[in-house]
Amino acid sequence: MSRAVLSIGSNIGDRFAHLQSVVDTLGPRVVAVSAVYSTAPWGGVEQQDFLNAVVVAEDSTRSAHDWLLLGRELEAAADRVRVQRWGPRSLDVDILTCCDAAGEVRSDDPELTLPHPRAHQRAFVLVPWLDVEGDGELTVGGVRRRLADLLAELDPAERGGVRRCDLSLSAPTLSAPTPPDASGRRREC
Ligand SMILES: Nc1ncnc2c1ncn2[C@@H]1O[C@H](COP(=O)(O)OP(=O)(O)OP(=O)(O)O)[C@@H](O)[C@H]1O
Ligand SMILES: Nc1nc2c(c(=O)[nH]1)N=C(CO)CN2
Repeated sequence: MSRAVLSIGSNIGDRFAHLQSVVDTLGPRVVAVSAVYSTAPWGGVEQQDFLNAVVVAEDSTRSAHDWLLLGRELEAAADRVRVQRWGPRSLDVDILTCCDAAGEVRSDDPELTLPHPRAHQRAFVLVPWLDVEGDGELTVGGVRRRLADLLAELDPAERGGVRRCDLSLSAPTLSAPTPPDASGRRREC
């Protein structure tokens, strides 16, 4: 059994449909889905805002590398073209962490680095991740850190660039879609 936490993002085309395509393909392997967030671009490239979410998936046989290959297949299915590092993309699937029978997978391989080496710097990752693992932790520089503490250490402007939408990804195995924010008001995405 392996369990992967995936960050998914899109800022080209039908952004929501690209995110939903990941959940649809994972199907019954999905065990948790965050809310959907509109996020200001991270990384210094001027581009459109993204939609981001985090999905947790489990599979009885899939290795960490298999999750990477599946992510690449999903990106290809969304016609992703690699032009610029941290630039616009129809779909990005990043493996944030993966656990198997031996525990948390650690890897320094540039092909698959685990935990994801930049996850702790990104509010667009930490905010949705906290939706699905409120007491979650991430290993940063060999030290276990609480996701909430990592988020609190980020620049407030960075955190403010992440806004919850009233869009919900639907997963057949999950009983109810994530509700919109408590006020029930629509938010622009
Ligand atoms: N944990 C990981 N999840 C996804 N890809 C990874 C991971 N670790 C290493 N990679 C490698 O990173 C390479 C570049 O991926 P990609 O083009 O999606 O980067 P990016 O999303 O622009 O930037 P970043 O890696 O900072 O999120 C991929 O070819 C992949 O093999
Ligand atoms: N807001 C946001 N910014 C990004 C994103 C992303 O998914 N959302 N992905 C990137 C490359 O991984 C670079 N910058």
